[in-house]
Amino acid sequence: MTALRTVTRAPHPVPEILARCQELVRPALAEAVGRLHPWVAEMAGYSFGWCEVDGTPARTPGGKGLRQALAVLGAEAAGADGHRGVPAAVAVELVHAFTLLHDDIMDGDATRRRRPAVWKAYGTGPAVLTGDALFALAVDTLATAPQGPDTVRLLSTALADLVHGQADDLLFVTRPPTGPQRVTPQEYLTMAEKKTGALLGCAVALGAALGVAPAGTVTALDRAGRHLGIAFQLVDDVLGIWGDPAVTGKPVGGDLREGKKTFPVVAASDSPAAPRLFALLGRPERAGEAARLIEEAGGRAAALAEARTQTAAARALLADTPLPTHAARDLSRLVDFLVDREL
Ligand SMILES: CC(C)=CCC/C(C)=C/CC/C(C)=C/COP(=O)(O)OP(=O)(O)O
Repeated sequence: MTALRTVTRAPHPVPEILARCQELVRPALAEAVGRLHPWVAEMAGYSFGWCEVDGTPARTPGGKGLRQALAVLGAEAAGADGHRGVPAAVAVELVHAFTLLHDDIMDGDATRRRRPAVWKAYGTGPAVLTGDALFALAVDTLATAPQGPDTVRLLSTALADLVHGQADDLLFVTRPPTGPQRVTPQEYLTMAEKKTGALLGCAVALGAALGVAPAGTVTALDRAGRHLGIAFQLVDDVLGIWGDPAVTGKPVGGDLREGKKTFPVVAASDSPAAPRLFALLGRPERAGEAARLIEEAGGRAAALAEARTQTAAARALLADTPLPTHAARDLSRLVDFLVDREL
């Protein structure tokens, strides 16, 4: 990915922030997963990358760990110790893992983070059950944490949004690529806010709520997280078309193959190249050609510009909210990192 690097900035310590939060959260996450049925716990452990299965080695654990970091930083943004955000971090990581398990089945994606998806490794039924178990565990984790009912409500709002966003994402595939019924950029942004933004917003808001932040701060952080989530999804779309599969761990052109209405595709809908482009969607052997046409039609540039607009909105919300300096600084660094990432 080169286009994301047009802004040069000094290296920032986001890997350290992520590692610090992961260290804080990992024991509680492992303890929670250890309470599951042993077979389900094994599949959950595989999904988190904690164990080897059939000779497929364990990978770097737990993906990027952004959601757990947001929850810990949310607690710190409330002026509390990061430990206070741990139940929130565990809950959002569990929900995230659950949604990925089910999403891979819905999308027919056989690979996740450079290894076979759980449904490929264990079968569809066991993968669905593991997702269900992680979901139940997430709710239990929050319900038994301090400030229970309020935090469960924050989570349930995000869960409803996730379902709504995923439904739109699936339905958008069936919409015509051009004409009055086509998916508009605004419809895409609403879908992305719900599918991806809701859980990022929920992560930071939950952490803040557990840190006993004022209601206004919780709401502002939730909104900032949602903008951040939209930006994250936009970058995900770009990486899904032009990213290096060896780095992202996702098959090249997966979204194009599935005929997904990603933002670059939606933004290219009005270009003169659109009819040629749409004839190529859903044809794996023509994915490279489709990517070139989308780029020529400005779809990639439009997605990156929109990602910057969304991160600016997130940063403005952070700047307008009274937060301890170190927490505001770490949250802003995370925002920059999410847009400049390569995986
Ligand atoms: C009850 C409840 C909350 C149900 C969850 C519904 C569900 C499966 C939501 C999936 C959300 C999601 C972020 C998918 C990945 O998006 P993507 O396909 O763009 O990402 P990918 O490229 O990594 O696969």
